[in-house]
Amino acid sequence: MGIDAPVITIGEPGSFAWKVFHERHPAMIEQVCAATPYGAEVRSRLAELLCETTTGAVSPLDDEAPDHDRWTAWTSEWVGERWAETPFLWAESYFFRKLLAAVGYFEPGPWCGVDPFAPMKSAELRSDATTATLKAFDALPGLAPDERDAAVVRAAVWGNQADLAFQLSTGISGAAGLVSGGSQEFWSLFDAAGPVHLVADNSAGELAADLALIDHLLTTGRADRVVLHVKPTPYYVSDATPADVLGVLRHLVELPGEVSAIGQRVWDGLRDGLIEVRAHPFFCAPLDYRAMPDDLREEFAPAAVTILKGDLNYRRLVGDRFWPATTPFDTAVSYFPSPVAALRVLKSEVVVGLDDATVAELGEGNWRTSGSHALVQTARPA
Ligand SMILES: O=P(O)(O)OC[C@@]1(O)O[C@H](CO)[C@@H](O)[C@@H]1O
Repeated sequence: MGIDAPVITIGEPGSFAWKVFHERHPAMIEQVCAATPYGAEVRSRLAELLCETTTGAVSPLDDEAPDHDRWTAWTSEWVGERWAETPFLWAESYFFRKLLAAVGYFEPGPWCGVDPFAPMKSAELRSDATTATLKAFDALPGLAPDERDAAVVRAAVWGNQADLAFQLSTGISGAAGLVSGGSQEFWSLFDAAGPVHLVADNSAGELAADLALIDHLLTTGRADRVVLHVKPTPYYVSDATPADVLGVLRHLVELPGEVSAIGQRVWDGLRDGLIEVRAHPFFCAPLDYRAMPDDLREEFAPAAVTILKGDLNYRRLVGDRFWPATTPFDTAVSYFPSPVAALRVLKSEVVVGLDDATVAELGEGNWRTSGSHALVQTARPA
């Protein structure tokens, strides 16, 4: 595939990406300041960050965090340029890295290592909606094997609707349906047991559904080992970190019913080395997966399947560009070193792999960004 579709940038007033910076980020910063009693200095750094990213030029990092040099390499190309000219994927990721520095996450002091999004993730985990979703897992043991296969995939796909950054400006629309693929396509990718990698997205209900999928992969023998990849530091509000994996697991095992059994099996899987949690720095990189470093490529290469969850992973997988929606998915991901499955609710303008009839039926509405549609897409290495 020639990489010639236009890159999505944040400068076009009224565009989805522009609104993320001009509407979603101000609301998020207000929420962050309401959730933790940050003092005047932090609040003023956050205000400066908003001002810079909506009206100014890209400034370099001025912290001494352990990831400083890595980020300097990832950002040198854009420092000094106007934010409005920068690619959406790059800009949004750098915004979150700068937000962490602004709240004192990396410096000695009271806020060192304090996740500014933890209160939101915790509220989401304990919300009525998540509680109801987790209760629904009680039906799993009574289902026939194929229904159970379909149910865990459905939960993992639609769990991605619960994305806190997204809810800030959009709210959740109903689940209108899949625009591509489904449970059968997903399971057809698993022909022989082997290591399965799951690249997680959001914490709370989505991560609980992902843990249920991991449990199902192991208990049905589709996977002989699972590697769960999460973000090394807080990111995009609700993205899961290692601390969130532990928090969600502890929550699950304390609940009644099937989720407790799932939580306990995952707990045991972690203790016995059947499940491993990793947090490679590249999962917070402002780059797409074509640029993945060799060590990560070597980790994915022997995977029976790599499952990528969510909208951001999808943008990074296919490239954050205005692709024609009918661009074949397997062409877009032909560089990926293992069989790959994307499970994602559509929450940004990027989409590939649709057929002409679906594109015609969906028409011109806001189906790409409203969170009402989802997809399951799979491909094997070329
Ligand atoms: O990866 P996720 O959690 O599914 O979605 C991340 C997201 O909310 O962030 C971006 C805008 O903030 C959008 O691309 C997308 O909707």
